[in-house]
Amino acid sequence: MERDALMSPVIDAPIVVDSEKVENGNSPSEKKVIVIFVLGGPGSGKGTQCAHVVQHFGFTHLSAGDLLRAEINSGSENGTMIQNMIKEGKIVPSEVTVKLLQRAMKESGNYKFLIDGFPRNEENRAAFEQVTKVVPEFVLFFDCPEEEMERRLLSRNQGRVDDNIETIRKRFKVFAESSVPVVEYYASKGKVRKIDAGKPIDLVFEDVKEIFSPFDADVN
Ligand SMILES: Nc1ncnc2c1ncn2[C@@H]1O[C@H](COP(=O)(O)OP(=O)(O)OP(=O)(O)O)[C@@H](O)[C@H]1O
Ligand SMILES: Nc1ccn([C@H]2C[C@H](O)[C@@H](COP(=O)(O)O)O2)c(=O)n1
Repeated sequence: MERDALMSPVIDAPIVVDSEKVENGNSPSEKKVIVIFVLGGPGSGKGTQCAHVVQHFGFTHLSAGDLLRAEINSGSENGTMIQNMIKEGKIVPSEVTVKLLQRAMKESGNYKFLIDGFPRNEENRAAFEQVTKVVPEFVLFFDCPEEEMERRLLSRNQGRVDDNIETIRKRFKVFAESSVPVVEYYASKGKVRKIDAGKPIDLVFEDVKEIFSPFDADVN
């Protein structure tokens, strides 16, 4: 994507949830939009834990990867480009991903979002902020050893085109080179909540639950 494309909003209209403008700031008639970015290496358990958070805390889970796969399956004009990039473990241009996220946020009718697998690089981060004007509450970061992530991905068995050893190695490289700097950016702002994701699912969720406890009374 050309650098200039980031200088103008990817989408002109502000995010609307329940026909109201969505910004981090709120007026008496608006609910403050709460966005939590969920990051971690491929196979670290982001999707698994997000499903639990949805059940317990009333968030809407938006997986950037799932939205991109749905876009491929919808027969969209971008489908082939997205499919090729996913097969290569590359990151799809932010213009596409932010648009899908913004539409899903509008359609959800909710105001609390777990945005999973995003922002994957600096371009994702800057585009989301520029378009939505939403700043995340925090980043939930799943820290998991690479050997464990590789084991999990190779036995995931969901027919994903990128769950093969060749693409997995590329995804690990892209994660280290492009996504870790985003985690570091938010860490420098004191916004990262790091989880030891190498443990069994229920033990990981014990730690996740503690982080979400401030939202306990806020189930919609
Ligand atoms: N704590 C865990 N221990 C063992 N297996 C797990 C754990 N968490 C998730 N898994 C399994 O590992 C696989 C990958 O998990 P999941 O899809 O949640 O990861 P992810 O981080 O969302 O991956 P991706 O970024 O590739 O979408 C799944 O088969 C899931 O059931
Ligand atoms: N922000 C994103 C998120 C995902 N993708 C592409 C590239 C990933 O390898 C693939 C699968 O994502 P996952 O389901 O593992 O989160 O989707 C992207 O380009 N940009």
